[in-house]
Amino acid sequence: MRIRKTYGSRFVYNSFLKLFIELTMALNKFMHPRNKYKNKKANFQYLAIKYPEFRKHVYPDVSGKLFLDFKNPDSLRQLSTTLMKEDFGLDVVLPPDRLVPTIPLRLNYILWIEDILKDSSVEGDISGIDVGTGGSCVYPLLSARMNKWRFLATELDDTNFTCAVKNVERNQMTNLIQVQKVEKSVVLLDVLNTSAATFTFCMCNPPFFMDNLEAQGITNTRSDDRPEPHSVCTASPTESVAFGGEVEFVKKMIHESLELKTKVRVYTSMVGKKTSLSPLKEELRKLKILNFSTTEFCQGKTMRWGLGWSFDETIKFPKRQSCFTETEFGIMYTTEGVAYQIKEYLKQLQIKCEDKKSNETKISMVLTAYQNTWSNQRKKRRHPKDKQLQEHSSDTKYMNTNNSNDTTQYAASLIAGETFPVEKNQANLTEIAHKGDISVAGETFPVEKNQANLTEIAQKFDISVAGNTPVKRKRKDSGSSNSLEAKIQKTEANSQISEIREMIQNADGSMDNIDTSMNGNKIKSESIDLEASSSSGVNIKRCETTAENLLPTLSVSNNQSENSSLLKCNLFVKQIEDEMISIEMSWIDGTCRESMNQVLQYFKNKLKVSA
Ligand SMILES: C[S@@+](CC[C@H](N)C(=O)[O-])C[C@H]1O[C@@H](n2cnc3c(N)ncnc32)[C@H](O)[C@@H]1O
Repeated sequence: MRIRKTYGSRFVYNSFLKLFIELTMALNKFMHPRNKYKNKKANFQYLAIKYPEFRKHVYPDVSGKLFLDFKNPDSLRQLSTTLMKEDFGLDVVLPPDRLVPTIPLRLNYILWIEDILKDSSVEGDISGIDVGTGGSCVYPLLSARMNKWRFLATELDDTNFTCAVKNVERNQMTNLIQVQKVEKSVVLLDVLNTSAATFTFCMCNPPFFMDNLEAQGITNTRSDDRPEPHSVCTASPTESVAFGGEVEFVKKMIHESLELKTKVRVYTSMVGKKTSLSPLKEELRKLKILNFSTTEFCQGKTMRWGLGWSFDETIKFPKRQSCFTETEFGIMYTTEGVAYQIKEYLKQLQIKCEDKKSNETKISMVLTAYQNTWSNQRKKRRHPKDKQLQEHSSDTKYMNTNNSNDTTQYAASLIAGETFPVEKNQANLTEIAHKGDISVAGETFPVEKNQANLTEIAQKFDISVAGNTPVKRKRKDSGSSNSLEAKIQKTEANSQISEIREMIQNADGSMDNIDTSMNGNKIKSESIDLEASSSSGVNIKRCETTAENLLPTLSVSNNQSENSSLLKCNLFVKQIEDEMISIEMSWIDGTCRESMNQVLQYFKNKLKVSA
C-alpha cells in the first residue's frame, strides 16, 4: 500500500484535509489459495531460456535480473501465451489489438466457480457458458484443461470469434468447447431459449467501459494525480465498450436470468470496478433474487470482483472472504477496513469517535480530542522517561513555582528527551535549518547561514545552543517568564519545534519552506508547508497555530467538556476509485486547528508503518 498525498483544500483555509491511500501493495498474497501463481511468480529467467519468443521481450538489469515491459502489449501477449503453454500445455494465439488475458487473474475466477460447485455439492458432468469469450477463449480452455468442464463460449466480435474457434481447434478441444457467434442485443437469451440444454453455471468478463470516451480515459474517474497504470490496457473498443458499461451489461444478464431461471444453476459475472457491485446487488434485491454473493479477485496490483446469483436453493456460495479482513493492523483495502483501523488508532489516542450516517463507499465519524496524545509518539516510544517528564509537566503547571531555571531545563528536555538537552536542541534545530530557510518573527533566515540563525532562534525560543550560549538561560521577557502561562507557552514552543522536527522526519523527504514565526513569547506558526519529494509524501498546508491555541494541549484535564475540546472534526473514509481510498477531515470546532493536521499526519505514519 502506498499513502500518496495529503493536502489542505484551497477553498476552506486549513479546514479540510485529505489523505489518499492508494492500494498498490502487491495483492498476490490475497490470491485464491489454490492459484498456482500465489506463491510462485513466473520465472522469467527460466521462461527466457526455454522459449526463444519470450526471450525477445525481457531485458536484464545491471544485476542480471530479467524484466518485462508491462506497458508493451506485445510483451504482455507473449507472457500470457508463454504461461498458458508452460503451465497448462495450451497452444494459444492471441490476436493483435485485442484484450490480453492475465492468466493468474483468470484462474482466480475459475477457482471461485470450483468453490461454489464444491460448496453446493455439484458433481459429475459440469457445463458452463462463457459470455464474451474473447479471442483467447481463455476461460473455456483453462477450465477444460483443468477440470474437463464442457463449455458453450459466446462471442460478438468477428475477429475474436474466429480466433477463439482456432484456439479451440489448435488444442483439440472441440469435443469440450463450442464457440458461438452472437448478436449484440442479448447476453444469454438467444443462446439458451432455442435449446433445451441446461448448464451448471455461466461466467462473464463483460465489456467494462460505457463509451469510447471512457475507454480512452477521457471521462473515467481516475484522478489526475494518480500514477500511470502499471500495465497497458490492451482491449479494443469493440470488445471493451458496451452501452452503460459493465453495470448495464450485467443488469441485462440478471434480467435475462429471471426468464431462464434454473436453466443455468449458477449465474456469475466478474466486474472490473468495485463501485459496480452496489447497483448490481441493488438490482438483485429489487428483483427479489436473494441468493447472491460477491467475492474479490486479487492479483499483482489488480483487483476484480465476482458476483454470483442463483434460483436454485441448493446452490451455496462460499462464505465471503474479503482479501482485506486481515485485522490487527494488517491493511484492509476497503472503506470498512480503513475505518476499522482508524478507530483502533483513535482508541489508542483516546480520541472520542462518534459514528455518523455511512454507506458502503463513505464512512463518516466525528472526532473529539481533549488533549494532544498524538505528538512526539516516536520520542515517547524511544524514551519512556519523557513520558514521566510530561506527566511531571502536567503536574508542575499547577504548581506556582518561581524557578524559571527549572522551566527552562524542562522546556529543553521536551525537545531533547535526553540527558544532554543542549546538544540535542542543536541537532533538532540544525536538522530543521538544513531543510530550508527559517523565518523568525517575520524575518527570514537563509539556509546558508544556519549556524548564525540557530543562535538567534535559540535566543528567541529560549533554547541553549551548544558552544554559543550557556546551558540554562532565562527568557528575555522576564515579565512573563515566572508565570505559569509563560512556562506552558515556553514548553509548548519547544514542543512545537519538536513536532516540526518529527513531521520532517515523518515526511520522508526534504522540506522546503519551513516558516516558523515567533511573536514575543507567543508562537505563531503561520504556515507549515511540508512538501515531501517522495511518492509517499505529505503536503500539509497552511496551518495557523498560536501559543494561545496550543495552551489546552497541555491541559490534561479531568474536565473534558465539549467546550474545552482541542479538536472537533469530521472524518470521512471514502472509496473514491477502485484502487483509492481517501481519508478526509474537516474542521468543526476546537482550540487548535493545527491539531487536525497532526492527527492526519499521525494516521499517515501509522498506516505506512503497518503496510
Ligand atoms: C472484456 S472482454 C473479455 C474477453 C475474455 N473473456 C477475457 O476474459 O479475456 C469482453 C468480450 O465480450 C465480447 N462481447 C461483448 N458483448 C457481447 C455479447 N453481447 N455477447 C457475447 N460477447 C460479447 C467482446 O467482444 C469481448 O470479446
